[in-house]
Amino acid sequence: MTSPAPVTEPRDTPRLEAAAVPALSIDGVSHSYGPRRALMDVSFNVQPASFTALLGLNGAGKSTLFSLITRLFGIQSGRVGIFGHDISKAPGEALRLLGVVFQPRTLDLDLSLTQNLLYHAALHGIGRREAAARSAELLGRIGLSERAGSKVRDLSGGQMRRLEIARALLHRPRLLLLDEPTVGLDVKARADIISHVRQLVTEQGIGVLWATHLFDEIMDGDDLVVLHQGKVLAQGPMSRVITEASAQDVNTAFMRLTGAQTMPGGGA
Ligand SMILES: Nc1ncnc2c1ncn2[C@@H]1O[C@H](COP(=O)(O)OP(=O)(O)OP(=O)(O)O)[C@@H](O)[C@H]1O
Repeated sequence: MTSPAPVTEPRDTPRLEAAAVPALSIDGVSHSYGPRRALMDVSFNVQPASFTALLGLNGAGKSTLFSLITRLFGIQSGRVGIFGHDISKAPGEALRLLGVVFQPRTLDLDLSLTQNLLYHAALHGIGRREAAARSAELLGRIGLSERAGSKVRDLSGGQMRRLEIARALLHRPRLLLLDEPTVGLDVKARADIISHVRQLVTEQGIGVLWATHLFDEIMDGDDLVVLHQGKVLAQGPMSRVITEASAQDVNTAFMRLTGAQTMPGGGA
């Protein structure tokens, strides 16, 4: 009996090639509001299957950067790419791969959880049957299946955030942006959200950019971008950023890099 021919996996090659393309590339991006310069020559990458924390005080420029990546604002200078697609030249391809959770809540409080998801799916051109299946699956994953028909108004803050994350995943993006998603949540809800998003990275290979001013949301193994007054002061694996700042922890590294005395909102 002849031994079976080795199984070749043609899909391996594109997967490896895809891994070489950053999920997000920010290249020399600057932005001004009239005379006020909000971002100055900002460059960094987010890799697929990585958790990158964008750490900065209020006013650092995090929301401005998110507005540029999501095309709420036009790019004044520099380039933004999502899996190699330039968002100015190929916005359709780029935005198809992007999911976003903005800082302000954007759910319709008077619709049910399912209705919120179906409405969003329709905006992405997902057919009704497929949308219903994906919504049910995502509600299960965030532990809210039993609340599917409830009005969003009756959810807790943490449940609303989980629903917003589910909504951002409906069109199966490969890059997820979250702008300070735990603001205003209690300790348990914060922990749930963080662990859910970290699972998306490890189990589904999603690249995550997580804007925060809270040190305790960053872990060993994360990539870190320190943004201060519109400039990137440091970037790389968290351990390297700490070592290069001659610090013992991320808190001290941040203070040394920025000259800040304290981090508001429980960051320090
Ligand atoms: N619409 C605007 N018009 C003028 N200046 C703005 C506008 N939006 C933001 N800025 C300024 O740009 C800078 C960056 O603000 P941005 O909101 O991006 O920072 P942030 O890091 O997201 O902070 P926060 O978490 O407080 O929103 C700040 O100096 C801010 O005052």
